[in-house]
Amino acid sequence: MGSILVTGIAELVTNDPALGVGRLGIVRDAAIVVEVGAASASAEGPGTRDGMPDGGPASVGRVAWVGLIAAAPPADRVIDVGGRAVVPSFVDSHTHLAFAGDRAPEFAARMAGESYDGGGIASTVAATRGASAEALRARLAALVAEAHAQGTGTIEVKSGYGLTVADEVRLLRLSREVTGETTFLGAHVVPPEYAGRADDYVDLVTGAMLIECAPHARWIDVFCEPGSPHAFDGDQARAVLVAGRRAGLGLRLHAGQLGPGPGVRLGVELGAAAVDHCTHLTVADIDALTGSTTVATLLPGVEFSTRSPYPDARALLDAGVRVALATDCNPGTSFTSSMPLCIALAVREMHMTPAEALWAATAGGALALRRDDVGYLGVGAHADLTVLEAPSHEHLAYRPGVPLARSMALPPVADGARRRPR
Ligand SMILES: N=CN[C@@H](CCC(=O)O)C(=O)O
Ligand SMILES: [Zn+2]
Repeated sequence: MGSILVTGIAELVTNDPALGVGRLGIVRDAAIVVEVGAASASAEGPGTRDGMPDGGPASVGRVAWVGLIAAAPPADRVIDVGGRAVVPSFVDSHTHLAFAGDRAPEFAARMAGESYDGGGIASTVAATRGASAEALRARLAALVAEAHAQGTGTIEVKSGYGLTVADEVRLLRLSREVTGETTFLGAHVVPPEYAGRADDYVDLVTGAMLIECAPHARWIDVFCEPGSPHAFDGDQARAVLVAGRRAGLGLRLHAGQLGPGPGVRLGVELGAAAVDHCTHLTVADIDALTGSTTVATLLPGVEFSTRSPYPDARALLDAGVRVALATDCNPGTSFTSSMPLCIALAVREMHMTPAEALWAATAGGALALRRDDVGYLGVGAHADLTVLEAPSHEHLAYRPGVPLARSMALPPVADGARRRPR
């Protein structure tokens, strides 16, 4: 083991109120010490931690000390970030990165007035089924690297563009190569070969497909949207989630994307880790979420790219609901891997404060994945540091579209003479 002292931090967001000011636990003129393994420290692009896929592309190492520069202990190596802000790396708890092709013409048609109902998913399913494993792996790796370059340290990846037993297993196996946070989404839409036989397809998803997919997944998800001709109603969603739970998977849902429905309350009732989208919420939905352990994950890239009304984040936050932000990176409704964009949209369009939005994109995402080792920078946390080309976190929303955030690559360190900060 060796240690790295990161110094020159104008503003350190720890997300630990015991370490600093406010809910973000802000420490100004801060330093942080990271303990890293001698051979394993640097991680650019897709990678693993300690040889095992963990939450995605982040660095290895653990936070060992946090405090004021003036009180910093010696370390084997010193990195001075020169007056920049450092925040916990983003936790992107909702993506669909395992796919082939794109749907740019569908996006252009929407911008010209067409609406989204999930029907375009079938074209991505066809492209994905026809793609080689090498092509899918390369696309997945490129998207994970793209996210990592913009400050994402932990990433969830769903299947859902295969929709046969073999294709779903293939997507989950490939996703497992880049993250441990994999989600079985066989119940994304009813595939064309099951048109008019949705219940038969649910039998497949909850039967043979689940048996084959569960070993490669941590979570199960379902697109619960009774108003869509392509997705699943409340009874079908319940069947999928109950079967997934029985197979040992954690639960999450796509709910309330296109209209109000039973998904949010179903998720709370079944103890889902997260209900995602929440674009259309009823008072009963918010009441159910309040005081529950289910996180409401908001995906403003979807509203941006489908020109839809944004979710009522203020109603959720003011009711005390735990809120996460994620990209939902996918070729249909949100082809962005940028958590900073989602933060900027949340602040500008959903009336979240910059602090609320950053918390939701880090600690909120960790809660949505039921992780207690990422999304904060206290002692013992993974050393997933994101450096901002700015002196404070407010700049993430204040300077939209500017590439301010980058994941910090920690160099390998051999144990040696301890050095004092310069
Ligand atoms: N709504 C369901 N699934 C994705 C969209 C998938 C697609 O359109 O390809 C979503 O989260 O928005
Ligand atoms: Zn999604």
